[in-house]
Amino acid sequence: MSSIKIECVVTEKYKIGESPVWEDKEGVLVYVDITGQKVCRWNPNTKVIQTVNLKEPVGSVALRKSGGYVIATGTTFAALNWEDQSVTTLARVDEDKPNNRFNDGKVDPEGRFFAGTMSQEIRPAVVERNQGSLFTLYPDHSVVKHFDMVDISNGIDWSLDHKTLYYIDSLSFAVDALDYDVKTGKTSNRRHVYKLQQDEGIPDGMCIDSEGKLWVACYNGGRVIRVDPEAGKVIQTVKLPVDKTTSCCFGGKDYSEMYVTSACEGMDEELAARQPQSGAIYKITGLGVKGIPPTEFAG
Ligand SMILES: O=C(O)[C@H](O)[C@@H](O)[C@H](O)[C@H](O)CO
Ligand SMILES: [Zn+2]
Repeated sequence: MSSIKIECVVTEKYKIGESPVWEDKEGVLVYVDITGQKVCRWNPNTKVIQTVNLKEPVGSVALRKSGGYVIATGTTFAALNWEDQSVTTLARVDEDKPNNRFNDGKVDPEGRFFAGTMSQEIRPAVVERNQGSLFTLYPDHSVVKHFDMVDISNGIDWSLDHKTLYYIDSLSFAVDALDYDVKTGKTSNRRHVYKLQQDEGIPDGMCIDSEGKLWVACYNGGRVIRVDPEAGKVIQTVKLPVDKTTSCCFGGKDYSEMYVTSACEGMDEELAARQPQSGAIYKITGLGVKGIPPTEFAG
């Protein structure tokens, strides 16, 4: 544990850096700047950042088997063609809620894209409550709503046996589990598995490691925590130099490195002066645990 190293690798100041995903084929980290309305790719070898600017906020990005990416932007599930930067709508949600937008998302083990919505933030972590829902985009581009009454739909991942979906609604300050039927993509039996302590901040993005433990980025907590979902306990805390840590994923060689995104939107001047690297992306090495490769959207 003493060999943990934290480096600021992308020094850009994203408004809300989020949804990091490692694309092994290209050797790049793909991520979004939600309110900056961008999808970006960073190559750790060349240090080059490529950016596609969008017309609406973009909550999440995921890999797509047929090439390019699938994104959750505004209230639209869309395909992003990286070569010509074109965006093609696949499906729409929350059409009765003009103030909503998509937030975090991830592809399930069978290639379905899950993403949730929220009401646009009045300021960080302040929203009209209960406006969000969790949705799935199936490979045939049909959409299913799992549940509503969500405040800020956030981190998602699946247990290694694919029988459990882990889910975060940030303002519940908890990590939830749901029974998952990987054959149909249906969820049931939602319950809390971990309730955050006050100093841990607000649970945001999340990923699972190859030992079945959850890594949760804590917004306003300046840390990632490793949660044992069976024991309902935090088993490791890694603090970062910025408070507004938003999400995390494993990547790099054999998925042995962790990437952590952060935000700078809505910071007061005092915090902005004290943590000028807010909005940057960090790399953590020496954790002694690996991640698992992300699944590609099958549609
Ligand atoms: O990135 C997200 O998930 C939200 O869009 C952000 O605005 C913050 O992270 C959130 O307020 C903290 O829960
Ligand atoms: Zn988030």
